[in-house]
Amino acid sequence: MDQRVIHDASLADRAAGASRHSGSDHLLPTEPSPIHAVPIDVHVENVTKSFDTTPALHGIDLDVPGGELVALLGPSGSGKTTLLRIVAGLEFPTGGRVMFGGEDASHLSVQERNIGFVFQHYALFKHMTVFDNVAFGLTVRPAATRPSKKDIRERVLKLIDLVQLSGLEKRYPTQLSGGQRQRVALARALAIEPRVLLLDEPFGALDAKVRKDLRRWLKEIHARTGHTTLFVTHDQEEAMELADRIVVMRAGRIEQVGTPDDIYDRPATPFVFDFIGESVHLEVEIRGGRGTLAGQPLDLDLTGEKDGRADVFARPVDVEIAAPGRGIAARVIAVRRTAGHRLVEAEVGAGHQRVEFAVPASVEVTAGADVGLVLNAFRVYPAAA
Ligand SMILES: Nc1ncnc2c1ncn2[C@@H]1O[C@H](COP(=O)(O)OP(=O)(O)OP(=O)(O)O)[C@@H](O)[C@H]1O
Repeated sequence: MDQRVIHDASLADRAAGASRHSGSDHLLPTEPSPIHAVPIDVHVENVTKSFDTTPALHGIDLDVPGGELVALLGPSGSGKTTLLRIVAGLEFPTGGRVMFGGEDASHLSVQERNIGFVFQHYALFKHMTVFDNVAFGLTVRPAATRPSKKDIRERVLKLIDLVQLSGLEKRYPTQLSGGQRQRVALARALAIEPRVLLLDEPFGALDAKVRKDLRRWLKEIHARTGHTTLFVTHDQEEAMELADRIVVMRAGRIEQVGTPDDIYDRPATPFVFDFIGESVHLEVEIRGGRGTLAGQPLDLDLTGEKDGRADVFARPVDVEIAAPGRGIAARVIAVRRTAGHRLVEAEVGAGHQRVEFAVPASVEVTAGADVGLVLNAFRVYPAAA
């Protein structure tokens, strides 16, 4: 199956059904559909996937309430794309099921699921104008469910306006910038009135500035259209800025699901702490609420923490440099200036561990100095046995 084909089978039935049952402003299939979606819940239940003997997903459970924008975030190979493709119907799970709005969709084809896709390298049809690219999914419908030419035109122009490309309808993809092409790709995905929108690193190939603009723009579009949206990224900033909720994946498993605040402020595991932002990490030994680091006593209140080996994590912003004798004894190894900060590299535990963190440029610190590191906020994770 060519992933670039837009799938819209059975949409008309649903659109007509929604119109009959709800009496809402959902229009009949021969009329242009509204830009705003009827959001549906997506429920992934105990999904496993193996490629030959290689496991890629291990028992994934995930609920995406209708209308939410959810980011699948994780390092390369963690299973994000595989999970997205299983939701799409481009890949079938080895075990478990995918539910769309209470209906078991596991055995539905891509067409029957009615998904809107945007991929990183979404090849628009090069020989078609922007207008024809966006219209494509509607024009290839069977005659019985195809809107009239006038209605298609109206909807396509509305979508082109939504993605802020009005005036460029007659251009060909080669006459557009990368960011504009991805906006056409999104309009094209939305044209078929998809039940769910799936985006796989849609801005991955674009430069940093364009990415940033498109993020903000996508968030606005989502607020206006309200599609249940799953978004794959390995960029934590992108996930934080865009998503209602973030699913952090690692090696085919979900480490944590939560709002950007949950994920950043209350990371459930050391992996999430480390992956989601800068971190200072100390390996410590705890006995009776007191810690040691490489055998040296640690000036850190660990009251109530379990005895044994543990990982202490802090955000660099919560690390303060103090005079020696306060906090954790450290020796500064190197100091590098960045635009707004100084990056400090220091050794702790008599040279056994290294940490790196940024302090405001106004803090005066030099290589070779003995200092104390005060952790104003930190989290403790018992080390895995
Ligand atoms: N068609 C395939 N055949 C064999 N193995 C596959 C296939 N697709 C994915 N895998 C394997 O499944 C695992 C998960 O891959 P997946 O592409 O889902 O990860 P990802 O998190 O999306 O990574 P990336 O960010 O690099 O795209 C990897 O180990 C990968 O090698």
